[in-house]
Amino acid sequence: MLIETAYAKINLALHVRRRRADGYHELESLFAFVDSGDVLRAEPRNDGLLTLSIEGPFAQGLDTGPENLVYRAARSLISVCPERSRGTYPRPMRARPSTALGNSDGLQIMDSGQAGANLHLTKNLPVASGIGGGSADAAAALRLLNRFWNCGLDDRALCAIAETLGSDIPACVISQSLRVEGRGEALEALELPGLSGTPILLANPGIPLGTAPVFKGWDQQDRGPLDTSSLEAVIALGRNDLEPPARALVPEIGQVLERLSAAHGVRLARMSGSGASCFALFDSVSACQSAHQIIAAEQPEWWLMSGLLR
Ligand SMILES: C[C@@](CO)(OP(=O)(O)O)[C@H](O)COP(=O)(O)OP(=O)(O)OC[C@H]1O[C@@H](n2ccc(N)nc2=O)[C@H](O)[C@@H]1O
Ligand SMILES: Nc1ncnc2c1ncn2[C@@H]1O[C@H](COP(=O)(O)OP(=O)(O)O)[C@@H](O)[C@H]1O
Repeated sequence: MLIETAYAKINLALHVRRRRADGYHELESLFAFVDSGDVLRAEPRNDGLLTLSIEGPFAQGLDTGPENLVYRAARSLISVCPERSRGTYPRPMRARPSTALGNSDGLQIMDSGQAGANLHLTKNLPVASGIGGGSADAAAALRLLNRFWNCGLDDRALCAIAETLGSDIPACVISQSLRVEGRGEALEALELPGLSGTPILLANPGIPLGTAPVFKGWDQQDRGPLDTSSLEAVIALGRNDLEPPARALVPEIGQVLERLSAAHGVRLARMSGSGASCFALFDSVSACQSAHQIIAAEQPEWWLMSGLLR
């Protein structure tokens, strides 16, 4: 059995520069990744079939059908690495019961061949929350199945597949701090001194927020480029330009930011991606853990997760 973590993604800063003719937006962002997230496991099967089961705190309501990003990633990999699947895809799909717990209808998406897999996703990250859970799952599926089926693709090839699946997925393939431009496909590894190992607390008010409506609410004002010359510059001069339109849709984001900002030992509190998740960077692990405990007691309905930046 092989295991991959689908690391939670954070936009330490997110500058939206312009709306393109194709409807996507040109971004400048510093991506960082937390050392935990969803977990994807693959077990071998020799009949060429692929199944997906989902369990964990956010499994409920998440479709295990063909549109799940894990399946979409698997299908894209199979099309580039057909010798491993030895099946013909697409084929009519039929529901197939799985024995895993939780939201667990597997689907057969490949015909007979040598290399199938039973995939099990433990969904720890809230869905549609600005920390790229679905994107991280797709990226983890690409990394995992590339190893599992011995496809031999390098990061560049995996990123090329990822780009066709979603804007954030190439960055999630790498899952190390990156300066990201374009709509998400232009990646530059960027290890800012002081960033890796930083204690972080993520907080979400428990309200899902889709990405498209938040971009739609952006006021189209270019507020200038992102200075990633140092962590201090990103903290002092960086922004999340999607915060105002996200707050217009989910006013509770203001409460989350206010609470995180007021915690002892916070260096930066900001919204991630299109929200509604926010994060706080701390001076020390103990300050981060104590904020986690205190806020959990105050706001039992909020989702909280603490960790270290990779
Ligand atoms: C805002 C960001 C910041 O990292 O993260 P999330 O909030 O999703 O985590 C990303 O740009 C989101 O990337 P991702 O969630 O992969 O978006 P996609 O599936 O490609 O696109 C969903 C929709 O968002 C809008 N979109 C996305 C990316 C982009 N650069 N410009 C856009 O306008 C488009 O309306 C698109 O139809
Ligand atoms: N494995 C998956 N996990 C989460 N969302 C998924 C998955 N597969 C497909 N989706 C869909 O992708 C959308 C975006 O999910 P997600 O990546 O969690 O959002 P965000 O990028 O805002 O954090 C959701 O609306 C969900 O329906």
